[in-house]
Amino acid sequence: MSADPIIRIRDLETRFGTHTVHEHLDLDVERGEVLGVVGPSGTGKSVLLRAIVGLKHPSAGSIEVFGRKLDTLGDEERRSLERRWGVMFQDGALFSNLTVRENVMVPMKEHTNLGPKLSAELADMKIRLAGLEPDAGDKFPSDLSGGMRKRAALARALALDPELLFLDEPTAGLDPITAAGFDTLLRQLQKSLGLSVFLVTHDVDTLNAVCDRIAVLGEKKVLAIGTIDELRAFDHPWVQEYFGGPRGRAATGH
Ligand SMILES: Nc1ncnc2c1ncn2[C@@H]1O[C@H](COP(=O)(O)OP(=O)(O)OP(=O)(O)O)[C@@H](O)[C@H]1O
Repeated sequence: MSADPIIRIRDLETRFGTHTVHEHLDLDVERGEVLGVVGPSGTGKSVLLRAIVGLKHPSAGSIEVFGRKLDTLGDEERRSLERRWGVMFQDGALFSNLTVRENVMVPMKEHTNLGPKLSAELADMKIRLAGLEPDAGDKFPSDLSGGMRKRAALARALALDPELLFLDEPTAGLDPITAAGFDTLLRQLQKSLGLSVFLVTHDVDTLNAVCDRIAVLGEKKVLAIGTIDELRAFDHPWVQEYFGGPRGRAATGH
């Protein structure tokens, strides 16, 4: 663990009523790394993401992002921190009544004083950066394929030039070739923009192609964290089956 992680979580507890999702969960995400987060369905990967970005209030423990404890911040400070990260939710969460360009302009309207013309030009840049054709900006989400919608959601997550990107299942529902294209794009963007990335996924190919380290969630906490090779050597039934089973072996070339 470095002295200066971009996300530091200590002793986190989250719950819904009497259902405890996380308990005594510790996690560091280092600056400049892509951390993949895996684990069986329902172990709380998405809830963890939501807790970090402030959409789910923890019942105990601390979450620091950029060295700041989120629950101690005033509204203004919080908003200025929020500008420094981008989030791509599981289903893309695009506004269906807005064009792709307008979707990408939403965070700009919310967080900057840029006029409409400049926002639109910047949005078009993000749309191209996410690998969409320029004419995609005028389309509505319902006019796009699943892969294009993911790219539009990525363009919106990049709207404010974030240092930190949160991605929830970015390749879910894509065919393998489209998913591989998205993985390549992610890795290129992460490297060229120097991003730190918190990436929830079930996709072993994505873990292999994109992630520097992987955290395995289970038993309400981070069960194991490390590179794919380190996790392959980790003695836990789910971890063994996930990385050592046929799909895991095929994806990691073992
Ligand atoms: N709004 C909510 N109200 C009540 N329970 C919730 C809510 N959101 C999530 N949960 C519960 O929290 C647990 C963790 O959910 P979460 O969506 O984080 O799992 P996950 O690991 O992301 O699963 P998957 O891999 O299937 O997406 C589940 O038991 C879920 O039912």
